[in-house]
Amino acid sequence: METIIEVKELHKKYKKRKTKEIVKAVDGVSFEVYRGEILGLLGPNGAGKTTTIKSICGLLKPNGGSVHINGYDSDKQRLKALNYISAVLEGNRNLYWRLTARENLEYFAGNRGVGRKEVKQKVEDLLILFNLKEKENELVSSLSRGMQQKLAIAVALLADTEVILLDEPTLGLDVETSYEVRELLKRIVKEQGKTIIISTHDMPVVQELCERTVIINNGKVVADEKVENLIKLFESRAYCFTVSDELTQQQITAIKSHFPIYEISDQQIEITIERENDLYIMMDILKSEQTNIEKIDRTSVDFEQVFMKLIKEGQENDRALASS
Ligand SMILES: Nc1ncnc2c1ncn2[C@@H]1O[C@H](COP(=O)(O)OP(=O)(O)OP(=O)(O)O)[C@@H](O)[C@H]1O
Repeated sequence: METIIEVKELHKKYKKRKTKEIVKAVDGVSFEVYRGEILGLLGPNGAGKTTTIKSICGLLKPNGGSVHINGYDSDKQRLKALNYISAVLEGNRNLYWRLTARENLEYFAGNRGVGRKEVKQKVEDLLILFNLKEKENELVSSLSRGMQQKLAIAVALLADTEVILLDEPTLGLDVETSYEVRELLKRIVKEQGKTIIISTHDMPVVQELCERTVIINNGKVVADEKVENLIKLFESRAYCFTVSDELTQQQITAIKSHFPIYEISDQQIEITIERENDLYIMMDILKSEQTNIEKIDRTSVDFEQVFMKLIKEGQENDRALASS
């Protein structure tokens, strides 16, 4: 695996305008992106994803750390480094609303140095690839949100950069268009060998599209792993106890204090264990009030649950560190 982007010990602080409070938006984030992969950059609201993405594409200057793109330092060799990247940022579609879809593509192609002769063919290819041919002469302002999003991605492809950064590419899209965008992204990676970084809250997108994910919480990386491995890891740790009696308050308190990750509903208790011994601790808690255990199952998990659990674990670790 060849590294195309290396983010090392990135730090970015903001000063809140009103309160003058310092916010550590990104607090020592490091990860690598490999050539030809789709990497998911995830985290809850305010985790630091947009700040990370903006630092990678040169829109923000970090307070510390570095970003290397294909070996070029994005600060000291800015132009060379940024040559490898195009970005579609959330809420900023980089489009001219009073121009048509085709005019936007032609304008940006010229702007990004595509030769005159090539422009026609390139624009034509993208209109077909993105299923926008029928709408080529419509003003962007009259296109649906999904079509605008597709056009914004098409514009990002014009410069033919190796890396494309997409901030929330499926946000607000209907099911069908979201599916179309996902399929397109897969095709672009497969056929054009692009590297894509997606920042998203859309977990099915991650499960389906991303091979690997970097999860950020409170400005720190809490997981950097293949999606498939994370699901397997949590599946091997997730148990569901079915009991025939209602739990007492003491038992619930004991479960909460022993297991950072738990879910109690009716007569089912789901826990994630760290060590084999945790299973016996759980059985002891149940036996302490003669609760009858009907069965113990391994439970299957989807990526959404994995994500929630990782965030919860990260918060537990932060609390433990703060109180030690
Ligand atoms: N310009 C700014 N001034 C002050 N604080 C900021 C600024 N931009 C971001 N922040 C704060 O930095 C933290 C990280 O923000 P960031 O936008 O990077 O998170 P995010 O993970 O992209 O969140 P979301 O998913 O909600 O877009 C948050 O606490 C946010 O309030």
